[in-house]
Formats: sequence, structure tokens, C-alpha cells
Amino acid sequence: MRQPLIMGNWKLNGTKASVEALINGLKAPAAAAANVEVAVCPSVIFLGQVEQLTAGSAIKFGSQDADLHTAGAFTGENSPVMLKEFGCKYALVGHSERRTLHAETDAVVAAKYVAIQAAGLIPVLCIGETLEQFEANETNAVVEAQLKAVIDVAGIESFANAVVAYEPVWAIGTGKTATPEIAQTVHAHIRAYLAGFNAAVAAKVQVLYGGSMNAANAAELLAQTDIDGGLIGGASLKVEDFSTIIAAAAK
Ligand SMILES: O=C[C@H](O)COP(=O)(O)O
Repeated sequence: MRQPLIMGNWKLNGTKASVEALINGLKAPAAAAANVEVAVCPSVIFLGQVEQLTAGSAIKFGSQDADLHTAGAFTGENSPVMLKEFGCKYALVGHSERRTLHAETDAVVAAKYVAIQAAGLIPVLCIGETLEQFEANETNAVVEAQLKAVIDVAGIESFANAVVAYEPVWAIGTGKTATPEIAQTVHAHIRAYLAGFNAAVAAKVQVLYGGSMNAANAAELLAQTDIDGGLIGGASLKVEDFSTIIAAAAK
């Protein structure tokens, strides 16, 4: 039985005041959903604040990225070791906005994945196809290649301590959610592909869905057999919407 994981990716949003209000507002909904793990990924500048605010609560947190180096002359980067020191449990890696806007290749994503695990964090490996690839029926090939790039470097056993997030790029921030049937089909394919390397690991790994998940569509998506939670952007910025998604995962 895989535990549902509901993770908010705040992206480049927030103020000290909004972070405080959001965390405080999520404490009760997170505690009420005892079978669900709730996590948020703020900008790194808020990590110290989030560490303090979440102390003693059921809310976990992570970073939106991590550098592949642990220390040195890498201006502007954040070491996974530093993220661990600030209480992060998770680190997103390979989000499509990093792949596209920061030219992160599969090789860079794999190196970051390894560095994140080496620091004692759980990587949340984001994969997914563009609209063009979706329309060309290339979804399976794209997610397989993105997974294989990591398997080749880190090994399939590493997925025993990782989370996969399937995020069709065409659904991110667009309001176009993959239908539950499309999402389930891709999630099942991801699990089957991983099972080809190691069935036990594939059965255990949480595969989250991300892409315009919201309070209205979460229940139907989360009811799918191979959807183990959500990686939520826009709807994670409002206490009411995110709480509704948390409650949907608890059912
Ligand atoms: O990491 C989260 C995804 O990019 C989804 O974002 P969204 O819920 O705003 O579409």
C-alpha cells in the first residue's frame, strides 16, 4: 500500500506574511489527514521560515531544485547538503520549468538526483512530455527516456528512495488537466516500465500527478490505481484549495 503524498510546489511565489498564513492554515488539514503525507516546496529563501513554522506539525517540506555540487565556487546555487541542514525531506529535480528555462539535460537531472540522494534527501523526479510530443503519441517514449537516464546513472534500486512525478508539460499552469484516464494510463506505463527493471521497487514507488490539479478535479485523479498523490502548483497557494486536495487524498 503506497501512502498518498500531496506536495505543493510554490514556484516563485510568496512573501513572509503569505508563507506564515499558508503554513499555519495547513496545519489542521494536514493533521486531520493522518494517512496522507503533506509537503510544500517553497523558494529556498523561505526555507528557514518554513522550518520554524512547521516544527511539531505534520507538514514536511522540500526544495524546488538542488545543485549537483555540495560546495564550492557555484554562485547562486543551493547545495543539497545545505537543504538537508535546513530540514528539507524532499528536493524536486527535473521539473519541466528547470529543463526548459534553465536548459537542464537528462544528464544534469541524473547528476542532481544522485547528489540529492547522497545528501540524504528524497528526490522527486519530474518527467513528462510536451504538447507536441503528446500529439505525436510520443508520451511513453519520452517518459521512458527520462527515467532511463536516471536509472543508468543511479540504478533502479535508487527508486526505493525516490518519488516520481508525471507532469505533462501541456497541463502545467494551463488549466488543461490530463483526464483521469490519460493520467492513469501513463502512470501505469511508468510503473510497468520500472517493473521491467525491478518489480518490487516499481510496486512501492509513489508516482504523483502534476498539471492543473485543483480542488475540483483532485478526487477523480487521486482515485486512479496508479496515481499516488499530486504535485500541485497554483492550487497549492490557497489554503482552502490545497486543503480540499489533501482531504480528497485521505478518502
Ligand atoms: O510542480 C507543479 C506543476 O508544475 C503543476 O503546476 P500547476 O498545478 O500550476 O499546473
